[in-house]
Parts: sequence; C-alpha cells; structure tokens
Amino acid sequence: MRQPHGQTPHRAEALRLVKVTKTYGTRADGGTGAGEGTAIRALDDITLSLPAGTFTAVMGPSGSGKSTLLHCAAGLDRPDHGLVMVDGEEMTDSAKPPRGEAALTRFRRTRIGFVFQQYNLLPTLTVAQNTILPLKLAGRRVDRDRVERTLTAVGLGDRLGHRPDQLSGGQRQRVAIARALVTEPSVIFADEPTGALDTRSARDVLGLLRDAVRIHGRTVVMVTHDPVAAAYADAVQFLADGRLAGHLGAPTADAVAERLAHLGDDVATGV
Ligand SMILES: Nc1ncnc2c1ncn2[C@@H]1O[C@H](COP(=O)(O)OP(=O)(O)OP(=O)(O)O)[C@@H](O)[C@H]1O
Repeated sequence: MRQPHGQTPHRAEALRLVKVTKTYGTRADGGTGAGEGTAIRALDDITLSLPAGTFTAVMGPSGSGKSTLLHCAAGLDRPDHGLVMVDGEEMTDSAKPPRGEAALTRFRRTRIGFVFQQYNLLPTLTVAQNTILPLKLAGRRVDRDRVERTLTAVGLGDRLGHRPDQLSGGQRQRVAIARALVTEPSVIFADEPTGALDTRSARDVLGLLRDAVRIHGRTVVMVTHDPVAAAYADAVQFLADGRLAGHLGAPTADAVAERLAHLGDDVATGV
C-alpha cells in the first residue's frame, strides 16, 4: 500500500508524510555536560502514504518511534522537518511558516480522531457527554440521534448516563472510539488501544476499528505491540530506530511475529 512520493495513488490519499524528522533534546543531562550531544532522532526521514479507507498497524521495538510517528502524523506534535498531509491538505510543512496552535487544533478537530491506551475520558462527564465533547469543542451542532446511534453501534446504547468509573476498561475504550467516530474524521489514530484490555475486550475494540474502516470508510492507523491485533489491519508498517523497516500486506499474526523477530536483522543488513 505504500506509495513512493509523487506516484498517483489508486484511491484518495488519507495521509501522507514526506521526509518527516523529529529529534528530541540536545542536552539530556540538563546542562551538566555529561550527556551533551545526546539528541535522540526519534523519526528519521519518514516518507509514507496511506490510501483512504485502509487500516494500518505500526509496529516495532520499544523506542523505535511509533508513538512519535503517530503524534506527528496526528498534529499532536510538530516534526522538525518534513510535510504531513491529511486528506490532501497540508497540516504541517517545515518549508512554510508554522500554522498557529489554534489553527492546528481546528484542523485536528475536523480531520482527526485519536484513541489512547488509557482512554483519556473525562471522569466527571457521562458517556454521552464524553462522546459529544469533540463536537462541542469544535463548535459544531450536536445531533443527539447521531450520538446515540454511534454509542449504540459500539454496544453502549444503554449506558449513556453512566460515568467512566462505572464502566469496564473495554467499555471505556468503546466510549473513546465513539468519541473518535462522532466527528466523522478522515483518519483515526490509535496508540496501543488494546494495551490495557483483556483478550475479549481487545477483540471487540479491534472489531470496532475495523468496522470504522469497512463500514464508515475511515482510515485507521494503530500502534500495537501485539501481532494478533496487527492481524486485524490491512497492512503492517514496521519501524526500527526511527526509520521505516518494511511493510507487510494482509498480515497474519504468525507472519507479523516472524517479521518482528527478524526486524533487527533487516536493519543491520540494510534491507
Ligand atoms: N518527550 C521526549 N523527550 C525526549 N525523548 C523522547 C521523548 N519522547 C520520545 N522520546 C524518545 O524518542 C524515541 C522514540 O520514542 P517513542 O515513544 O516514539 O517510541 P515507541 O516506539 O512508541 O516506544 P514504546 O513501544 O516503548 O512505546 C525513544 O528513544 C524515546 O526515548
């Protein structure tokens, strides 16, 4: 599914990254000198294109840059260099003056949904209020029927008035998915959405993300450590040391585990 930069995709392109680089810190020792020069290049020249209506898993060893990639692609963090386009529109471009924070937030609110490992629900709000929140923040009309339909679709139609602490982890994550779906974004980013869940809840959440793609035409990009979770995706993009390190279409859990086991070999031999 990866398209080299410049090649016309068959389907509309939901996400494009061109030469995205992100470096953290230059003096990690806080100025004592001992750690000077310890800048960490979390992303190194990433060029990537994802067609609309696809489900991609991002995998790689701890520290390989997966979350940084997601945050830069989702506009939660700014790359040092490079271009990020969502839905054909540039979100950040290091060659141009940066969008102001407010403009970036507006862009994110209309185009992007995010699902976090720890749900990030507001504890004092009900399920319905948490789900509506992104619409309210964006100043958009709240269609209560749609909100109810969205919550029913994730199996929580009878929990609208409950608060997060009255829900299981799996149910909380389903609220988070409803919240990500309700604005009808182009791209939903999910950072280890099943990391805190039991097997069955994880399966439900993965099924909902897959439905978001198959039924609602969204594009989903999900970071995971779990080959079984990755097998729900249409393709897996591997990362190692901040660089792209391979791609696997129609993944099975076994094939993903096998590729992960040999990821270091590929990097060492430059494959
Ligand atoms: N805010 C930060 N300040 C300094 N270094 C950071 C920061 N965030 C990430 N890093 C570093 O950047 C590199 C990539 O981190 P990132 O969290 O993207 O990796 P990851 O693949 O998501 O890891 P994990 O699987 O452990 O969550 C790591 O070396 C990490 O220590």
